Formats: sequence, C-alpha cells, structure tokens
Amino acid sequence: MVVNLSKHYSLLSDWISEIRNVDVQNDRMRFRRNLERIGEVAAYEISRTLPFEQVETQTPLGTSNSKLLQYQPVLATILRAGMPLHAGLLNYFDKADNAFISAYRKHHPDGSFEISMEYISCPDLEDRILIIADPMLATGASLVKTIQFLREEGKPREIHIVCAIACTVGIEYVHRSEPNVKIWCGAIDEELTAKGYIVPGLGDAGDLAFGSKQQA
Ligand SMILES: O=P(O)(O)OC[C@H]1O[C@H](OP(=O)(O)OP(=O)(O)O)[C@H](O)[C@@H]1O
Ligand SMILES: O=c1cc[nH]c(=O)[nH]1
Ligand SMILES: [Mg+2]
Repeated sequence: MVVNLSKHYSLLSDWISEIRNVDVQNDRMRFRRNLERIGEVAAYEISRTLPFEQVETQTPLGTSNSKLLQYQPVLATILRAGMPLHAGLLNYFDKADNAFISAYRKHHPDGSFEISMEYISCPDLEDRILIIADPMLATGASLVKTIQFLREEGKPREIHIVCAIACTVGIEYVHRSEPNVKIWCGAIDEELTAKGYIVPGLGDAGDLAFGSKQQA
C-alpha cells in the first residue's frame, strides 16, 4: 500500500517544493528542516493507523479518559540522508526505540553501483512496529536490502517506510520483494535516470543535507 501525503494539498506541498527548488534547496539548514517537517507530518499520519489504549489520567481537577499509543515503534534510518527525516519522526514518536543502518551506493568505474551495507545498530525487532526513514526511494535497492538486513534482528509486526520522494519503479520493486510494507511518501515521481536518480526529484539528498562526499 502507498500513501501519497501530497494527494490533498497542505503545507507539506510547500516543503516538497522547497526541497526540489534549485533556488532554495542549497540552504542546507532549510533543506534539513524541511525533511524533518515531512518526517513530523508522516509520524502524525502513521500514528492515526496505530492502536491506542484507554487510560485514566489524573488532572488537578479530576480524572480524564485518555488514549495512549499502545506500542512504541522502532524508528530506523539509513545513513546518511535519512537522518533529518528520522529526526522529524523522533520529534513526534519521542519515546521510540531507534535503529541505524549504513547503506550507500558503491560506484563502479562503468557507472553502475551496488548497495554497500556495513553497520547496523538495532534493538530486538520481534513483534515491533518498524518505521524506516529514507528521503529518496529511487530504484528501491537500498530499502529492500535494508529490510532484509533488519529482518535478522526479529520479525516486526508491521513495517512502514517514510520517504520524501518516491519513484514508481522503486515503489514497485519494494512491493515485489516486500508486499506487506506500507509506503508513506511526500510525492511520487515517474522517471529514473540511467544512474538511478529520480526525475524531477531533487538531486542528491545526502549532499544537499550534509555536503558532497568523496565517491565511494
Ligand atoms: O532507492 P535507491 O536506488 O537504493 O536509492 C536511494 C538511496 O540513495 C540515497 O542514499 P545515497 O546512496 O546517496 O547515500 P547518502 O545518504 O550517503 O548520500 C538515499 O538516501 C537512499 O538511501
Ligand atoms: O534521486 C536520487 C536518488 C538517490 N538518491 C538521491 O539522493 N537522489
Ligand atoms: Mg547521496
């Protein structure tokens, strides 16, 4: 299942426009903050699908029937571009556990690349609600590999993916490999370049958030 958070226009449309816009996106602080805000909106929307339990809360004047999130999720992110989006999710799911995975495109001289994964820091995922943040879902290779990697840490009860921009090819690839994951995205683009960049997309999310890096 895919939820396009831009389906109904909201402030989120402004933020998506800003992270795409060449005249705005190079303001790194704004770029990161916009990804964070997209993460906050996604957290709110995901929370509306999660189970809540009723508890009695003591106020200074009496008791109130409150609803509390029944299970705290595990928020996982893919370094490094995922960090601002993850920060936004954590702002709202502020009691969540967290997981970090290193996954990056290792480029070959012929222009092709493979996904290199070297590091994982993760709690037990058995029966947990897992929410994975990565701003760009391009080919989908990073997310599919990440989920396979994370499955070694236990069997989550549900898996959500949060992206700022997802490409249709990548969504299909993720769903072929992981039919039950729910993808929440800020926008959906149709095209992918031969080098695996989303068109119109926004360029390189990691570089825009943190600066360019030496080619791996
Ligand atoms: O769907 P895919 O084709 O796998 O591409 C998406 C991946 O590319 C980006 O990371 P990148 O490799 O640029 O690493 P970075 O975060 O260090 O910039 C992005 O954050 C995703 O993880
Ligand atoms: O378009 C893309 C594809 C992968 N990673 C990015 O940062 N941008
Ligand atoms: Mg990058």
